[in-house]
Amino acid sequence: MAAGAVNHAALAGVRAAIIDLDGTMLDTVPDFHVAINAMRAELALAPISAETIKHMVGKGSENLIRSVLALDLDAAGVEQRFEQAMDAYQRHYLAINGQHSTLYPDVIAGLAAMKAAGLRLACVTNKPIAFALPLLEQKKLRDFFEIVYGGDSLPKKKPDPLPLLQVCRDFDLAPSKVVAIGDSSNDAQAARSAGCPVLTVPYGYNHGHSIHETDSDGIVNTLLDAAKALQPMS
Ligand SMILES: O=C(O)COP(=O)(O)O
Repeated sequence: MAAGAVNHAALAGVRAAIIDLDGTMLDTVPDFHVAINAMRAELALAPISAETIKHMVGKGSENLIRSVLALDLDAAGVEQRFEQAMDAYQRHYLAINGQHSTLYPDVIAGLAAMKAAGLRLACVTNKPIAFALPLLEQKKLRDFFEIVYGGDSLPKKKPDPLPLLQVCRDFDLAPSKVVAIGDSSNDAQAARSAGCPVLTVPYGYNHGHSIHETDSDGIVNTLLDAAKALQPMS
C-alpha cells in the first residue's frame, strides 16, 4: 500500500495499539553498532558497518549475534563462539544502552495523541526486556505503556502472534480491536497471524526490504500520522 493510503475499514473500532520499539520509536542501530563492534573486538574480529547491522535487527538478540558471527565463521564456528559473543555483546550493550539512539520524529506527539484519543497502549519488542525497559525509561516513553513485552518475556517472539495475542487477552479485547504498528514484515506477519490490523512506518529497518513489499493496512509516515489514521474511533 502507498504511504498515506490507509484501510480505514480495517481500523474501525480499534481500542488499543501495540507499538514496536527498534526502528519504530527509536533509531537504535547506532547503539547496536557500538556494542557489536566492541564484542567483535573482544573476539578479534574486524569492525562492521552500521548499514550491515541495520538489516540484521528485528528478530531478537540470538538471531542478531548469530548473523553477525556468520559474516566471518561457518555454522560450527558460529555455535562455538556464540556464548562468548553473546556474553560480551550483552555486557557492552547494557553499558551504552540508549546513549547513541534517537527518537524518530513525532513519536512522543503520536503516543500522546493516541492516549488522548483513549487508546490503550502496549509495547511489544523482540529486544530483551532487560534492554527494553531502561531504554524506554531513559527516552521518557515508559509511562505511555500499560504493558511492555520483550523478546524473552514470553515463550515465543514476533513474527509468532503469541505476544500480540497475549496483549489482546491482557486488554480483554478481540484482536480486530488492537492495531499493531511496526517497521518490518516481522511485525506485520505477527499481526496478520494474530488477526490484528497493522500499520507500518517506512523509516525503520525491515531486514533490507522496502516496506512497500510488506502486507499491511497502511503505511504511515510517523506515529502522529498513525494516531490521525485511528481517529475518529467508533
Ligand atoms: O530484535 C530486536 O532486538 C529489536 O526488535 P523490535 O524491532 O521488535 O523492537
